Amino acid sequence: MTQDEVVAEFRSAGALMEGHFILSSGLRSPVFLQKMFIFQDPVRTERLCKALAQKAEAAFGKIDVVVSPAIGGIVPGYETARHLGAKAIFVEREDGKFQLRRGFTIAPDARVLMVEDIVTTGLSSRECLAAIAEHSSNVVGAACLIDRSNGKANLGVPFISLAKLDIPAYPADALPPELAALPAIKPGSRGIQGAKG
Ligand SMILES: O=P(O)(O)OC[C@H]1O[C@H](OP(=O)(O)OP(=O)(O)O)[C@H](O)[C@@H]1O
Ligand SMILES: O=C(O)c1cc(=O)[nH]c(=O)[nH]1
Ligand SMILES: [Mg+2]
Repeated sequence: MTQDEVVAEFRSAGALMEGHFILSSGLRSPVFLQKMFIFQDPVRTERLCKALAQKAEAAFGKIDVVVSPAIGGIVPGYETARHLGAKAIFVEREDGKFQLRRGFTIAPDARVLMVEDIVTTGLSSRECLAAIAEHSSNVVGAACLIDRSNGKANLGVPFISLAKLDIPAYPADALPPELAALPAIKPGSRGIQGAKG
């Protein structure tokens, strides 16, 4: 799947949104990739995650376990794992910190891939990797659908994506006037009640 095909998939799903968005990192952006408009459609999700699985297998070899950060990572983590023939588990926030809960375990020899939906600063991915490190020292790499840092985010492990985009994001106190003029909305789950962080 080419980068243009990945972007076209987001566009045709209505997932390429314009406005004033508060991102997970606290940065503000005029563009938001509403991945849930992809994940509500199993056919679109399969197309993208099958391509991600193929790219991940080519880069990292056999994968035994996919670990994803909730909430956004759960669906692509599961679907990518399905195409890799791997198990799919996730970390979720407890008192603001990602943890493996629900009795999930990682076998010591399991080859682990971290799968994220969208990467902006890489903060959520690094937090997920830190949670995994408490259970496994065998992370072979990380993968996401769209890296909107255009390759700038450093996850500390080999990292692949289906598409790299350069989408602007600004600190809240340095907004361009046209962005400041729009009401801001925060679509993600970080910091909402029950998922503090
Ligand atoms: O690279 P970053 O700067 O961390 O931004 C990307 C993260 O932001 C979103 O998650 P969010 O915390 O908004 O919650 P969600 O997964 O519930 O959508 C997205 O799912 C990534 O996890
Ligand atoms: O940085 C984020 O929080 C973020 C950006 C984006 O485009 N989509 C998303 O789900 N989260
Ligand atoms: Mg997320």
